[in-house]
Amino acid sequence: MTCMRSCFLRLSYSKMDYILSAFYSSQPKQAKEKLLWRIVNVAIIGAPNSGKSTLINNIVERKICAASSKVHTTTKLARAMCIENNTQIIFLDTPGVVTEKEQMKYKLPTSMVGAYQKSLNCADVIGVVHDVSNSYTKDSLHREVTSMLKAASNVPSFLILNKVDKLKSKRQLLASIRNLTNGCIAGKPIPGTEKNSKNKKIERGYDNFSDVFLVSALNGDGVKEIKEYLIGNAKSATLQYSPMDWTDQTPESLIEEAVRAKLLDFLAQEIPYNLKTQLEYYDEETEDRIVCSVAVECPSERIAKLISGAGGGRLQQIKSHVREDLIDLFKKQVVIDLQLKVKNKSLEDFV
Ligand SMILES: Nc1nc2c(ncn2[C@@H]2O[C@H](COP(=O)(O)OP(=O)(O)OP(=O)(O)O)[C@@H](O)[C@H]2O)c(=O)[nH]1
Repeated sequence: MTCMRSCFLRLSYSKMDYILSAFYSSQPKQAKEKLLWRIVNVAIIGAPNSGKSTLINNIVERKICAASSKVHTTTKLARAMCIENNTQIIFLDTPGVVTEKEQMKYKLPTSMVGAYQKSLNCADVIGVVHDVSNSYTKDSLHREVTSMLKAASNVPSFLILNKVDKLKSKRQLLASIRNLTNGCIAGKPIPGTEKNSKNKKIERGYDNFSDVFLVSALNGDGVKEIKEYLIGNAKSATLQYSPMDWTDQTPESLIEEAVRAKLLDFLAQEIPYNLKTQLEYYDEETEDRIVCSVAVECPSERIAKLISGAGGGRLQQIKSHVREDLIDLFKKQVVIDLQLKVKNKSLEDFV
């Protein structure tokens, strides 16, 4: 593999970016610091599969955060940034919040839990994403999120009710608002969500959200309003990242995560969770030729066949979807080759 760039990935040179970069780099160091930049660090937390990564990608207009139809696609903290006039919005994408019991049951690494807790320490604002179409989200999870918000109560937070495009009834939406906020926003009651005798005792929500947004991260409804809200919460500060940076992840990690997300989308049940993706070749200069391998542990020739599909068809399908995502990510044409490797040793040793 060619050596990886360790610096942050940068925006491609669209006209606007070019002007911004030329302006920024032409400034002497002191003047740069005096530029009136406004910054907001936004931690995005919520249940697994609630749409956190999809939402961030929609706002920054680039598929930086790996998203798939399966839970736990995001396994580590990753930043995605965008610039709007003189404001830099820095999103912190986090793994889905789990209860201690779930963490033990599914043997999830403590680093995953640490990642969303760490994001709160870096946040100027916390966005909580909730999938309104999923009525199975557990009370214990709501309580977990609420206790995290209470512990970080000095940081403003807002609620994002996502997947409204899947909602069948307004009642479901009102029930979500009532449960998650205890019928209050910024300590004030929300009309129409008053408690009834049935749910009087349920106090699992957080009643100090500064705002609630109804959103479809998939088709972009309501996303503009969130961006405006975040711009309104930005503070004058010196830039932490150049205006040209769009993530803190290396190309290696972005590519491997993009492949992993598509394996999760296309392969059944547990199979994709037991695979490891590894970038084999990446042309740093042109960024247009990528070779990535997918390792499957032996003895699982049968699984290797399931991954490839008849005549390698499934792997081809995965490859073409990964390519689309990478084109969106790098904003240029790329050629990708996916190679399936069946290993005789543990995936831990796959180097
Ligand atoms: N219909 C619909 N689907 C959505 C919406 N937002 C996200 N999704 C889908 O929900 C699934 C999960 O989205 P992700 O963005 O990966 O969710 P996540 O919260 O980052 O998931 P984890 O990695 O498990 O934490 C994907 O299949 C998305 O396409 C939405 O607004 N409407």
